[in-house]
Amino acid sequence: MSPVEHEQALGARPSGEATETAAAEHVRDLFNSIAPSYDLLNHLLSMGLDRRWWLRAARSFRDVLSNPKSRVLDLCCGTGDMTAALLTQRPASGEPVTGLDFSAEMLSRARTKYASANVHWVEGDAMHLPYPDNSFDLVTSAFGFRNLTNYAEGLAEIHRVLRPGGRIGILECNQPDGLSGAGYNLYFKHVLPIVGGMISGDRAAYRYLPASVARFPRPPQMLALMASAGFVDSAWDGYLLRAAGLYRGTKR
Ligand SMILES: C[S@@+](CC[C@H](N)C(=O)[O-])C[C@H]1O[C@@H](n2cnc3c(N)ncnc32)[C@H](O)[C@@H]1O
Repeated sequence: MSPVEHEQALGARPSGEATETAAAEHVRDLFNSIAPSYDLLNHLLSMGLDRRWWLRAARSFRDVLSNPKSRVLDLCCGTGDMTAALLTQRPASGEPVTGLDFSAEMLSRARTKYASANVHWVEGDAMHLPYPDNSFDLVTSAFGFRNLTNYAEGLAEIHRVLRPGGRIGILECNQPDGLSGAGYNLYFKHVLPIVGGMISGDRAAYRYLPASVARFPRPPQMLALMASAGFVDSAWDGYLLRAAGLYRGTKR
């Protein structure tokens, strides 16, 4: 499936189960293929801001993370940097944090990079989590949620595994409006595919990434989806001229 077909598959919602499955497989193949150069490109293309954003997001949940018994799940953990950022706010004696991703190649890099970290790495699908209802106090995801094939169902699944009073934190890119939006478009649609393509050898993958940001809901729509899924006290904190931001909410 080409990136364009993928976008069509994702965009044509509500879509059939077969289409969503094909789109999810395409996303998994894409991350398996770019895994070897993912970290380098991530740091380069975000100009090192990714590290600050993971830490800033993790600090927003210090109250939950500082409780050593809290149960924490980082979805779409990729090569594990957000998961590791969560550990910076957690006592060394804390229960392990779980990092889950469906790309075996991304996950294998997380396992190697953070071999001694207090993390359970799990290969699994964020749309069908292998946990009973009410399992976690905090579920996070950094730059992964927008890749899901169905946002409402993804939020419902997170809501299901959170205990009442549990918290959600989704760090995602955002397409800003106005002048900063024009600069963002120039960078994301033109510079990123060229540099990403040159280094990873997969230009199509780096065309998919800006397309996935373009189709992701803007903050008001995403907050409405969170409310429909049953989250309360939801808010969005914009980072760097609203080019990214953290969605927070609580399961009632
Ligand atoms: C852009 S990477 C983000 C990785 C990491 N969280 C970070 O901040 O660098 C997106 C990740 O989401 C994962 N992903 C996408 N859809 C998924 C799904 N349905 N279930 C599990 N992982 C998924 C991909 O495999 C990929 O590793």
